[in-house]
Amino acid sequence: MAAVLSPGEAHDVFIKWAKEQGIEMNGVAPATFVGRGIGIVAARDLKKGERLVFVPASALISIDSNPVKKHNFPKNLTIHGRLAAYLLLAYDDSHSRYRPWQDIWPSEEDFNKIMPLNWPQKLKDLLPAAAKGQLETDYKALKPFLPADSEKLFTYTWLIVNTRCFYWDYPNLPASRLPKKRQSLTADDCYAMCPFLDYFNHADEGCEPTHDASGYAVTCNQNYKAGEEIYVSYGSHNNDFLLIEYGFILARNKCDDTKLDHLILPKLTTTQSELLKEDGFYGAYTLPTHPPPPHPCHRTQSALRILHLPIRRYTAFISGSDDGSTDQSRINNALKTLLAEYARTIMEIGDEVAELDGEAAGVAEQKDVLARRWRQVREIVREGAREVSG
Ligand SMILES: C[S@@+](CC[C@H](N)C(=O)[O-])C[C@H]1O[C@@H](n2cnc3c(N)ncnc32)[C@H](O)[C@@H]1O
Repeated sequence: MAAVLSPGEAHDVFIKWAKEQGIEMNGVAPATFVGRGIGIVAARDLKKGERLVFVPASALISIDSNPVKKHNFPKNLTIHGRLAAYLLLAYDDSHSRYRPWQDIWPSEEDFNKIMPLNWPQKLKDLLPAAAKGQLETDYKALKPFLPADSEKLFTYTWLIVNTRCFYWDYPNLPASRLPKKRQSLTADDCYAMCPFLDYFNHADEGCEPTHDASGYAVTCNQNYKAGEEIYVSYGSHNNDFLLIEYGFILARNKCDDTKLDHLILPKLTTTQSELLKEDGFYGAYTLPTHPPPPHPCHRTQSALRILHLPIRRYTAFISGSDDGSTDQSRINNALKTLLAEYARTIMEIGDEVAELDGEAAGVAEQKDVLARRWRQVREIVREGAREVSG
């Protein structure tokens, strides 16, 4: 898709500021792309292996940055929440160090449109996957540190953090200064906002940002012609995750799948559920997309076996003493029935989405992305059913 170069004055100001922070840009520039906001474009022909961007650790916003630390938010609160609270408190400060960066972020109106968290309830109820509810928990915990009635602004800054953070496990800090002991850091503790890097849009195959104590770097994953968009990969995410967390879906996503938990879990007896839990196979039943051709994951195979075979056949399968081939056609038939049930539900949901109107339907983009997502799920289920039918 064609890029519109020079996205505007605020971006020129930001680029000047970014260079002053020591951020290096090599042959890349921000540009506007229809449907994706700002992204990064190749400003000249680029070769695989060239370093495109370097962002020094000192330019990041993390919970180790002085302007964040000075608020003394309790350390037991999430990093996501603390960063959002910091952004909120700095929001109206025209002298904030990060002002030129803040000025190029999407607006609240942008988020109201694209982020399912802000959609009308009826549309949210029809999403294939639910959001985790972390925003409410974070707001409740940080409310004592914020001005009265800041929930709306906190929602905005929380979404800014959600959509613009990168994995940062504090390689620049000695263990004694880590937010927790380095060995106990979880992915949720490892968030930092990274200027300029947050211009990159996501693709299922893109440049992989790398980091060390000095900062973040993006290296060219392939040759590009001048004018082509350059993506990074935010991770191996399916489209349900991308929609909930980032407000978009990819037309083609090699990491896409659909979950079958809502079909399988209610069919299990208490004993079967307990056994699956003991064996580590309870839930997360996935039907992946192509390539490779869709097939249920090993967890789904295991759950179907406990549902439809004598228990010893299930045990033999999960212990690896039986490769499952003897029972495969019976399991395929069970899956076919399950997918037919899902296909009927998808049709009903598709009709419900199509019939939504007025306030319940939100703005056109919201209903459109929801309808597109359900069409994708329908295709994954159709492919899965075709495959098990042979
Ligand atoms: C890190 S920001 C990328 C820069 C952003 N496009 C902007 O205008 O500032 C992540 C956000 O960009 C958008 N985005 C990223 N990749 C996209 C894609 N492949 N298609 C559509 N939107 C995308 C989503 O709104 C997402 O929440």
